[in-house]
Amino acid sequence: MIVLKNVSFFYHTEEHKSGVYDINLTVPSGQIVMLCGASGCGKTTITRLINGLAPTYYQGELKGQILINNVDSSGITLYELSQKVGSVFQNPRSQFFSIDSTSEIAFGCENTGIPREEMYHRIGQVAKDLNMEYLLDRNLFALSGGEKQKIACASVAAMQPDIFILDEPSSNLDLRTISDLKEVVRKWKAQGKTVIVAEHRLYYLMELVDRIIYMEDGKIIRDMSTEEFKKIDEKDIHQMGLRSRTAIHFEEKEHTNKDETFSFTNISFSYKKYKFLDIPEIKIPFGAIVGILGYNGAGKSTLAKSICGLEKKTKGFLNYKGSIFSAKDWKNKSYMVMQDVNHQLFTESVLDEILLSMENDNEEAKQKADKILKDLNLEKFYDVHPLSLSGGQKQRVAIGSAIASGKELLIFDEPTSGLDYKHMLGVSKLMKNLSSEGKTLFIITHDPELLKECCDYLLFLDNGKLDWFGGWTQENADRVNSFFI
Ligand SMILES: Nc1ncnc2c1ncn2[C@@H]1O[C@H](COP(=O)(O)OP(=O)(O)OP(=O)(O)O)[C@@H](O)[C@H]1O
Ligand SMILES: Nc1ncnc2c1ncn2[C@@H]1O[C@H](COP(=O)(O)OP(=O)(O)OP(=O)(O)O)[C@@H](O)[C@H]1O
Repeated sequence: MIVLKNVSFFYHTEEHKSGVYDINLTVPSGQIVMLCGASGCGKTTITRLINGLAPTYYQGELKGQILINNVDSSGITLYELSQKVGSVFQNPRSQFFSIDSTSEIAFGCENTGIPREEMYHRIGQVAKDLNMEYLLDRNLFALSGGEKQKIACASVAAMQPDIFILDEPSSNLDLRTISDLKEVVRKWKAQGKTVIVAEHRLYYLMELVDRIIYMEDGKIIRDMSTEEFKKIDEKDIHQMGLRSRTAIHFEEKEHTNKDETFSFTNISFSYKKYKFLDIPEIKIPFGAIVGILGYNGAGKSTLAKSICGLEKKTKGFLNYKGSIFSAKDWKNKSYMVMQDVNHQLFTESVLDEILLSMENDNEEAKQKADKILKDLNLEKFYDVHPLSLSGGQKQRVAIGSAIASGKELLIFDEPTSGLDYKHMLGVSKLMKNLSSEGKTLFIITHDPELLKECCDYLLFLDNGKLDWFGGWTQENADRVNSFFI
């Protein structure tokens, strides 16, 4: 059982007072609870209070009492707590201790003294449950975002704790893997485990959750049974900042003609000796918003990094407005917002972060930065340190830098993975504005709502190869439907 009694927690930051307030929450053993609410409402903070990372690792002022299985968590060490509570973080990379995937899955078991034979048995079982046997014995640094997320889920599953804390576990996963994850949660439920999931994606767990906690501005606003939650009107769900509770359906769309094209030819890239990316030609209309789709590990991020010059060994040509550029010059044309935005936040304040990607920081640049931050709903964070923001807020800062860069080809790797409905719409609107200004956008996404809102072309990658490219014809809409279901 988990009990939070009159709990308030404020992060120790000089710039802004943030955290959660007056939290009273009792979760009986065996319940599956979903925490939801807009970006920055405090979901992650609640998970950190339960797994003890706040205030042990994330320092701040804690009031009230937290009981885990009737023991006051302030009286036990993080190590003791971690044997009862297993966590998958929003950013899987931040929880890795090992270099290879199998050692990582074994790590928690080894730490709790589980016998070797039992440990190997568990590793085999979770790898099977999550359909990830092919990811065993791999270098963790050479895995895709979704593959890392799978390892993080597997390592917690192997520990078999009483309580599972999952912070947006599905955000980098393809639908096939999400459905594997759902089955794993179903298994935990049958075993009587307690599961707390903070999520923006609601639909995949709807049939498993017992209770839904809705938060706003650091407070619990509603505590509902799943039945009550299902009765809320879809319009109100979006008003609350939440994503759809049902799967999205795609249809044929009339095509806005974007006839003039540019093209990439003979793109190739190898990891070690193995030729991974191999795309003979893609012709892209200027101003297109291209959704890049594919299963976890298909090569989406690799293609994106190649296009923006981050993979130096990429070969190929860009035929752009009458000139031909070889791969080493592509970086002058393109800017990428990475999947893990922590890699590209460098400065001390949100405003500086935006100014950093502009050519100068004169008054005109400042006004432009001001507008970008307002458009992204970040104006109250001007002077805040980017790394002290919530996941979704950081993501928006990085998008702001891309806009500020003024480059013509903009690449976004999962720009809405941690975002609520309202901010997803905000990002979509920005994408459309950028396209109407003549920028061409590539958006790697596992987010069906974003895809439907703003992408007008689709590029499907499979194992490093271009499977298909095109607009929203009936055939392509059907292909996307079968990919997302
Ligand atoms: N390490 C930190 N230091 C200071 N403030 C923080 C830190 N992490 C989060 N916050 C602040 O606490 C508040 C709640 O953030 P939290 O990460 O719990 O939200 P969330 O609901 O999980 O958001 P998201 O859906 O965007 O991940 C936000 O205002 C955020 O800026
Ligand atoms: N540094 C590396 N060395 C070797 N192989 C790598 C490296 N980085 C990625 N890979 C492999 O290349 C393949 C493509 O990875 P990539 O990150 O491009 O996939 P993705 O389509 O973006 O996946 P996701 O949806 O999970 O983010 C994966 O199988 C991955 O394991």
